[in-house]
Amino acid sequence: MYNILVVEDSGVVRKVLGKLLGGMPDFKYVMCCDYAEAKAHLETDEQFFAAIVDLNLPDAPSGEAVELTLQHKVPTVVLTGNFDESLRTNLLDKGVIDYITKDSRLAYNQVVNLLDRLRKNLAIKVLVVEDSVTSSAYICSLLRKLQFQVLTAVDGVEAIEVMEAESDIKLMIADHKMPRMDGCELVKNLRLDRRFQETVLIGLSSSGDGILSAKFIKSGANDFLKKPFYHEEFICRIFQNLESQEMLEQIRQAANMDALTNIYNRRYLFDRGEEMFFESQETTVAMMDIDNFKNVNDTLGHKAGDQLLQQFASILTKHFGNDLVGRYGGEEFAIISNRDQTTFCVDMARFMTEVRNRVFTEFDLNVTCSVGVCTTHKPSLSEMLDTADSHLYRAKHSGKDCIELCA
Ligand SMILES: Nc1nc2c(ncn2[C@@H]2O[C@H](COP(=O)(O)OP(=O)(O)OP(=O)(O)O)[C@@H](O)[C@H]2O)c(=O)[nH]1
Repeated sequence: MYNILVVEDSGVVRKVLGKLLGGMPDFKYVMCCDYAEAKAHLETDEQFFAAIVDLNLPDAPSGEAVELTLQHKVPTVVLTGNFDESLRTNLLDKGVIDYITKDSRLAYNQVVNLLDRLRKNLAIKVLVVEDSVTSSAYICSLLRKLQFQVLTAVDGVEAIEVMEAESDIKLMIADHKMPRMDGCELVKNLRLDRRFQETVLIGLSSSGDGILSAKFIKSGANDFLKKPFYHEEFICRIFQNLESQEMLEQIRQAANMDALTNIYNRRYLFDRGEEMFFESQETTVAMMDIDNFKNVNDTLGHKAGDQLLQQFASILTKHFGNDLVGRYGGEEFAIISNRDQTTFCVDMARFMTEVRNRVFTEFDLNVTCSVGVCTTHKPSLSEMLDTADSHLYRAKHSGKDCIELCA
């Protein structure tokens, strides 16, 4: 749980924030109506993930509560009725994360969404690629304030090395002019690599070359920032690009996964399976089917049938986590693998033993499955699936609970 400190004298605003924060499963909050109360909380052992602080409080009329939370190193968002340009700059310079004015109801959602973004950022790695030490330090400090995990590189060549070593970097911010490999070249190289198709790439330059933003985007960057940039512009661009990417991931996830079993669906099996098939001459395809599954539905109901499918899929993933496992349809599953065929078959035998030896669903059911395997390379994946399916059919007709293998 992430603890949020709210320092706000208006009861209405506290109520609105309490309702919004209460609706976020990862947050709990402490409400304070003045400086003294906030000070008392900050001086205990209580840890705060972030603070939402009003500028004008009865016992602290000039932003003293903001100074207080910053002194206690609590990431602070100012929420105020005042909009004053010089005050805003002053607060951002002091280190507040953002300055949000209470000019509409949306401001409250904005502040809570910002805190949720900070929570998500804790798990996100960002690579800053910049040869200027001062500029790199400034960008890194902004990113750390936004709770990201920050890595650095001084040019395109080093950036590629870091990207390869840390495969889970989600965002890269790269300057243009750098020794050895410039920003556009770096972006182009990364986009040629299948592993970095989803990484958010943002170009950066102080150059007066107006066409550079287009060059970056044409090279494959998601966005471009011109130095010097406003603090808010930096935050908006970074967050907006990350959120678009996350939304895309959710859509892709929904399109590729089977909703009941949470393993890949038939469509993804074919899409990714085709790629795997063309990557290797040693593809193995297995089709499997739970024996007498219809009986479970007929005697115990569809809910028990669904539960059995979920538990069966989870054991399958446990044994074949390094292969492509998907639900082919109904109670039929498929596995596509490019690893050594002998170890694959040994794993299949182990899997079938586990299925035989455990009980499923709240009804403690004993279950078996039949498997057809095709290890012979065919002209297409679909022919391999058909062959595995005909072997599955033979396994069913040889009494079930067995593997039929084609050499
Ligand atoms: N609960 C549940 N049942 C499903 C789902 N999809 C398909 N089925 C049922 O799965 C059953 C498949 O039955 P059959 O093809 O006759 O297979 P079986 O009973 O396993 O017989 P054998 O394959 O010969 O061992 C049908 O009753 C379908 O309605 C699902 O998502 N949930």
